[in-house]
Amino acid sequence: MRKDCLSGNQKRSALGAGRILFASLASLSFSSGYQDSRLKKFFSRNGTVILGFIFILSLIVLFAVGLSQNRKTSENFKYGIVFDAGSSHTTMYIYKWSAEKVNDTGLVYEIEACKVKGPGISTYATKLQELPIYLTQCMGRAKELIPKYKHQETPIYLGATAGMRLLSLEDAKLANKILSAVTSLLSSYPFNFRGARIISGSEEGAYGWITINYLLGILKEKQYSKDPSLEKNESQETYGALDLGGASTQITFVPKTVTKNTASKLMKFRLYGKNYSVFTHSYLCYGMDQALLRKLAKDSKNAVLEAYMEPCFHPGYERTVDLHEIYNTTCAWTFKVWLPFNKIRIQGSGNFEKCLQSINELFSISYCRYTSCAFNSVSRPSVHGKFGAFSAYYYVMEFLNLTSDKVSSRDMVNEKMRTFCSTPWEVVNTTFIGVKEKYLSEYCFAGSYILKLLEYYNFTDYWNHIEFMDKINNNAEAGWTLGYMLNLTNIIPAELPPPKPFSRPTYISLMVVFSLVLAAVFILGSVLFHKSWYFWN
Ligand SMILES: O=c1[nH]cnc2c1ncn2[C@@H]1O[C@H](COP(=O)(O)OP(=O)(O)O)[C@@H](O)[C@H]1O
Ligand SMILES: [Ca+2]
Repeated sequence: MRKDCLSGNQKRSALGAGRILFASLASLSFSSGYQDSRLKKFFSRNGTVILGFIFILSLIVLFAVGLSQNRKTSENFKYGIVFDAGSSHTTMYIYKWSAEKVNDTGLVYEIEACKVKGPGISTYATKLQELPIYLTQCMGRAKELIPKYKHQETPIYLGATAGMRLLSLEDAKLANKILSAVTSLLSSYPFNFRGARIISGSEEGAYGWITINYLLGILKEKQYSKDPSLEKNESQETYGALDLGGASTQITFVPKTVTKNTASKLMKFRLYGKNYSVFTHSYLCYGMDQALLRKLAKDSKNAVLEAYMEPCFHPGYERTVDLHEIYNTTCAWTFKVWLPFNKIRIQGSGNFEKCLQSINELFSISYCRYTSCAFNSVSRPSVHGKFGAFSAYYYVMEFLNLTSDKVSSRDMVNEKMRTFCSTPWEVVNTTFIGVKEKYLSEYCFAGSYILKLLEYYNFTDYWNHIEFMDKINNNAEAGWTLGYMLNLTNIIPAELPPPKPFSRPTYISLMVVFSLVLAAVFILGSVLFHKSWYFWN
């Protein structure tokens, strides 16, 4: 702990040293006496003054070092707010970083993740008047957590993802109306509102990639990291990033080789003085919720007497849905058929193998005009190295106990999924009390869907390559928002940091060195003085 002034011990030792020195000087001056020769006179008159001067100078230096060491080092923090307006829900993240910047990129970490109550922002098109209530609780939290004198300089960004991308495709005017309403609302707060926009799928992928590599300590050796074992090793490869949302999914990584087909899909970043070329692709309609809607739309044509058996739901589970609800999304319109009823009753059969087969039909692999495609004729370099998978990848695989550290073979994964999917709904529902019914009833589908998605990406043994991540190093959640913030900190003005005071070891070493110099000067001076005294006498 640093203090505001020299400690008692430091003061006592400085005073003690001073007394001894003055006593020695006095005795020197006394022993020199009043001699006749000029040099003798010079030394007898000035020797004390010279040594006294050196002594006082050294004391000043010591005190100056002490003061610089003990100066108050309250850091100047900055804050930033990013709203992640996802298709299923909105979360407000508050980030905090020291004004000190390294190579143009600030050191940012998360201090709050406020979940906005209610569905995704795209559902507010017909109820814009409800938006103030929607955002008020989290904005109140921001006002509470960020010191008042920092409000005006704190930027707020809102990034909307696939839900708004879909709405914008369906009705761009409506999407703009929502963004305008959000803009005027957020501008009315005392923060520095910097824009509400729909971010592209590529941005979503690339910023997610930045986030995880930043948090893992791969982008910058000296960046904030509590775990010294994570300190950067020059040759450490970056992690690829896999994000799974409700309406879209992204894959992002640094490719080993770049072909002319994939070159256009590269995003370039300069971070901590280094350039990165990152391949990224976002699959709209391949998020979990839209994939399920597409699957239900595809299979509802098999309905007999307004009902059909769904292998991806547990036996005994039943759900009645409006056909309008399934068919009325841009993602599912290709499966639209005419049916003589408005509602459909979906009954679970809990058959994992059939569920996988049915999910297969959501991926189109029949046509690829490039040398390599994952699915839907998207040219893509081959995956390699480690990947971090987050958002719904994490929620689902963690729930199913299928994260990389819990499985080691395909058979193990299949066995776990087969058992889980075939468990009667009544048992599932009474075993996992407190889990939201929507999530619980869909984990069989979600797990099967993730396994298929990873297979189409060519992760045949995902447990050897993919780490499922939530909060990394207890520092911040994996997701696109921190990367967005990191990138935007380049335009947030930051003062130059005050010069760093000495570290404690440096301070102690300096004290020792100066004391030694002082003692040496003193001894040397007295030796010289005595020599000259004897010489002249
Ligand atoms: O606790 C959970 N368990 C399972 N799924 C979850 C949980 N929390 C969120 N999800 C799912 O994660 C996904 C998050 O998607 P998001 O709203 O970010 O959409 P987007 O990124 O496609 O715009 C949604 O499908 C949501 O249902
Ligand atoms: Ca998301």
